[in-house]
Amino acid sequence: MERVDHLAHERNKSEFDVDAMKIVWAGSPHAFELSDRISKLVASDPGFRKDNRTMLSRKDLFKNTLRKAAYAWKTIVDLHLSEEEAAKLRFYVDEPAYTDLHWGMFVPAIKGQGTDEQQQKWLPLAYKMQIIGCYAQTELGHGSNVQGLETTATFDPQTDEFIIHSPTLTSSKWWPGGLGKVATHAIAYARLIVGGRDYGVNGFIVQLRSLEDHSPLPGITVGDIGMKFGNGAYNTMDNGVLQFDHVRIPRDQMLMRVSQVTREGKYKQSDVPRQLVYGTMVYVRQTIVADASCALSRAVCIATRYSAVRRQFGSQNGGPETQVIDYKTQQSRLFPLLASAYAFRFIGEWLKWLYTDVTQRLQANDFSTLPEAHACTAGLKSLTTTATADGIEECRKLCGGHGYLCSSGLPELFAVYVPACTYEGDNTVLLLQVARFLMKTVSQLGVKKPVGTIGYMTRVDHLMQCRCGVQRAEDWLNPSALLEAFEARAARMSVACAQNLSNFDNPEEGFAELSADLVEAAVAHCQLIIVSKFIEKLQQEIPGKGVKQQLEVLCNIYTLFLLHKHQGDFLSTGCITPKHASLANDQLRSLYSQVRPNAIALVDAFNYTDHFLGSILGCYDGNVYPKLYEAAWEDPLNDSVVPDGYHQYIRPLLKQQIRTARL
Ligand SMILES: Cc1cc2nc3c(=O)[nH]c(=O)nc-3n(C[C@H](O)[C@H](O)[C@H](O)COP(=O)(O)OP(=O)(O)OC[C@H]3O[C@@H](n4cnc5c(N)ncnc54)[C@H](O)[C@@H]3O)c2cc1C
Repeated sequence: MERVDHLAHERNKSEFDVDAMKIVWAGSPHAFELSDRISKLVASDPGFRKDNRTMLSRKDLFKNTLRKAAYAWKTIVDLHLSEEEAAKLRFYVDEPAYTDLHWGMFVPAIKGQGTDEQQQKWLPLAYKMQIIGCYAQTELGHGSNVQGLETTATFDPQTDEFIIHSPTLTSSKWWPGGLGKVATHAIAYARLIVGGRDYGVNGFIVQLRSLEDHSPLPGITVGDIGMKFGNGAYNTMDNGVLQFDHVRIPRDQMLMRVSQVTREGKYKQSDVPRQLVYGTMVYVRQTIVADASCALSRAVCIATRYSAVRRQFGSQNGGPETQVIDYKTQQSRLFPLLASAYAFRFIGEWLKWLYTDVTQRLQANDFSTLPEAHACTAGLKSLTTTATADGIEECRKLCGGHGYLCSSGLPELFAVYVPACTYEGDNTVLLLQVARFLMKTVSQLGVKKPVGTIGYMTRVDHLMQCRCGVQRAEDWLNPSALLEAFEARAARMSVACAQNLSNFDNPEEGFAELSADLVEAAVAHCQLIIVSKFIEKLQQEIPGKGVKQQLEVLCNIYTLFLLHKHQGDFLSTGCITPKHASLANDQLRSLYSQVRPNAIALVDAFNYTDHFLGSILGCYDGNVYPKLYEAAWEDPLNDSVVPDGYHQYIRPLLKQQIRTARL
């Protein structure tokens, strides 16, 4: 049967080269070819068919995940996929699984914190999946406060071993993904005790389960922590609990790149500074920011396509009703999210560059940019994941009632995504770290030159006084005007916090008291980073008819939307006047009209297969209603006309009603 494209008229309206935009979104022609090929491979292979996960019991759900992960591994081996292709395949299989932690945390931790010998020993085993690893840092009693971890690793010089022990209930490891049922090994974080002295928290490679029969090794108590938010969703993952009862491991299983314990029981700090672990953090957080752009773009793709399909009100002379995407309210909620998806994509791309830069500097023993890189990645992780979680929920509402159906794909996307605001650092705790960095920068102005993303502070005197020069709405399209407004806001908020802090005799007391304001200053700084990197991206040559123009529109929407949303900050710091705010809003409205004809093409540029989107509302051809109708009949409740339980629970009630009502 010929496939009818119900969104063809929308696609015909677009004013730019969609294929060229696909390459910009992917990052390069190579990245596009890779994503396109692997996503189609996954979509066309019945082995990767998406199950209706919300309908499965926890056990079946988990078993299915094991099957799919094994099938993915078999495909990778059979097709001799490269490391890059394998990572893409796992990405498009799109199911939270133990492999995420094995590849995403266990392997990078060994690479970042292991010595050369440790890497040579453990990485080949991990690469071939002869061992399966997890990352066991968080405990029942402590997550954010890593220095508060209680698990101990005590060196025994007699046997040249560490004794790993959980001294209390609250020291039980709690949350690590893959730990509950699958992992054979963990990188466990524990307090290093040598000669009775506590040297703080360090990582250790600990075997948990037998490689023969998978049973827990002596001294190991391990299991799953139970059902999590939402049916299906993240419940494919075996987040686990783990207790150690005096478990012995050889000394060389302490990750020793940064600090070592010698055979004689001497603790040694290596030449490599402690900040080296920041390199791994930058890597992991960069992948989280990339995931944010992916999750948000999926939700936006669904909401945009459905908004073009859905019609409500406004029929004239018996004609069709208005497409909901034409309502200004819909546009003012949807298009900033579309612009954010692109903004996060580009900031993710820039973070990839930053990681390479940091790695090269570390290799050359240059640690000067590390604090800035650490603050920047912490803040961007926080900002992008919060905006994405909120954005997915907004997309659900933008789809009206049908957005609440699991077949819209949005409830599951939200449930899977939302813990990103918590794992790899609670978002508020991360912003407080950024705020500390900002306060330190302000206190050292004139002594130490701010670099990189905080470089704007070198012009703090100007930024404290500058006046916005915007006179007409179009003036807000000038990147310099936008940048200066965001820089002035960020600088003024940081300086105000620093001044307020100086009123406290005890700086820590002051920091605690002002923490809510400090978080807002950190948000202003991080938003400036995203805005400035988007503007920088547009200063490059971007091929393809109309592509750059569309990206300029999106960049302006992203920036002016933030200005509108946070106009309280901009006004109270005196960076703009109410007149400027009103002109910015006028300009924003006009930009929405420019996006409208291109909206469908802009989400097509994400190049997501229907398989990956997993949403009837977001399907490429817009044929939503027949698909929704068909899907309803696949629900297990509809497998019989009279439901199970009818004779037990409904019939007796009805009988009673019939008797009393004398029907
Ligand atoms: C789905 C999921 C997967 C995970 N996977 C792993 C894993 O594989 N390995 C692993 O080790 N861990 C994992 N975790 C644990 C995760 O890293 C922690 O939950 C996270 O670091 C937050 O710590 P917490 O739970 O202790 O939160 P808490 O720190 O207890 O946060 C509770 C509240 O207190 C606030 N708060 C805390 N400290 C401060 C402060 N100083 N100032 C102001 N407010 C504060 C927070 O903002 C938050 O609102 C996972 C968690 C989830 C949800």
